[in-house]
Amino acid sequence: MAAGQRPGTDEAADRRASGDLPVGGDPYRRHRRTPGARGGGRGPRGGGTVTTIHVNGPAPYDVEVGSGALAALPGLVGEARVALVRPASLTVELPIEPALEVRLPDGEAAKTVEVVAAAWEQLGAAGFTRSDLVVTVGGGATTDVGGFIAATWLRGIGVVHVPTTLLGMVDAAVGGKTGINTAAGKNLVGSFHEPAAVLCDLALLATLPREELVSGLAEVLKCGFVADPEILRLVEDQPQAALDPASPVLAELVDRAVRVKAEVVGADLKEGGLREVLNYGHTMGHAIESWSRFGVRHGEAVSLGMVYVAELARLAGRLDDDTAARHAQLLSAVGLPTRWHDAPYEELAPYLAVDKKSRGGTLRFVVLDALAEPGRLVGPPRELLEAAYEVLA
Ligand SMILES: NC(=O)c1ccc[n+]([C@@H]2O[C@H](COP(=O)([O-])OP(=O)(O)OC[C@H]3O[C@@H](n4cnc5c(N)ncnc54)[C@H](O)[C@@H]3O)[C@@H](O)[C@H]2O)c1
Ligand SMILES: O=C(O)C(=O)C[C@@H](O)[C@H](O)[C@H](O)COP(=O)(O)O
Ligand SMILES: [Zn+2]
Repeated sequence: MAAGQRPGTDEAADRRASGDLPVGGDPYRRHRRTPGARGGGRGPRGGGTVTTIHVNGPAPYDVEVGSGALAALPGLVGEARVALVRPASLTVELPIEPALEVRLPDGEAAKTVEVVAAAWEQLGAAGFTRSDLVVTVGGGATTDVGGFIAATWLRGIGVVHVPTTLLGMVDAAVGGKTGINTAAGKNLVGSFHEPAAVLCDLALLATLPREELVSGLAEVLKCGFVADPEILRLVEDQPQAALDPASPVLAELVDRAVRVKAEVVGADLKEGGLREVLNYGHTMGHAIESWSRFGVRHGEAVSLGMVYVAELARLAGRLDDDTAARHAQLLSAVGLPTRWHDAPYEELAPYLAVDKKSRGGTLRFVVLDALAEPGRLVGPPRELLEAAYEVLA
């Protein structure tokens, strides 16, 4: 527990969140705005309309959202040498020539220490220095591991993320969380390393398989539940448009979800308190994902985790019946899972225990007291945890 924090209060954590975040060095500031590369606000770039969303914090940066956002990449790279980190199976035409390519196994298999160690050897052999740059191109697994490679090489070089999945655009590429998995669970090793920029080019979603789009919508809906109920209304009104990569509805959902994330991480990069709200549904979600050895996609697991935690909050007398029920209604409307009974509760318990929000042996859940009113449920009794699990049966 951090010095000065009173146990069981969120007040103390929120105070730390707003105040004393460490301001680190910034060896990659030169990769920020290159004159002429990016304008602010909204405007046509590279053939589409691109919106700039600014992220505050120790090392502020911009997220460019829209078709054509990729056109900003050469201006961001400038004269730097680039290590392109991407899944071997994913080819994206880029407007730059990388000096080096770090090719990853597909999906979650990339988030291992062996993959990171191999990348370090490549960077060493190529003589990468602090004026060089990592560019990640891929989904959340790629931005997580590529971000971690950048964070650890020479204790931190610059990274630009080009997310190519919906989930990467609305969540993983923004906010500086990087990481890899261990046998004990998800993302147990990592760092906070803010990118120099994030380019969310919606045109890249055209080739994304539908199940991956669906998975990404879980994190979009998460933002709706914890902060922006308009997201929920948009999906309720037009669930099919939400699943169409070319639709303005999906573009608005991406924009809204990135704004939620930007606002939260801009106020609390290192998860002193406020940032925990972005972990809504993740305590049980990560447990299911890890238990399944990643057979359940991240967004699918978060969907199940949100249904679970809504029921937990309902049973704890914190959330009303209708808002709890709205979770499964919305998630299933876009094809996300709301039922899962592959494992008994006791097999998930060890994974719940390594959740990073836990303090000592005490589990802490992000719950809703109402829509867009997240709170914490600290140390619920085992009987309640098991009773809530019935909702997934
Ligand atoms: N750092 C964070 O804040 C954060 C936030 C949310 C999730 N995550 C992490 O993100 C990961 C999940 O990310 P994900 O859902 O993007 O999965 P992913 O990175 O595994 O990508 C899913 C699949 O889509 C393929 N793909 C990617 N882009 C494509 C495209 N444009 N066209 C066709 N195929 C494409 C990938 O090769 C992969 O097979 C998890 O590891 C999760 O823990 C991190
Ligand atoms: O950005 C955050 O903070 C989040 O919690 C976003 C989550 O969607 C994401 O899955 C994150 O990687 C989970 O973080 P972790 O600290 O629980 O590993
Ligand atoms: Zn997540």
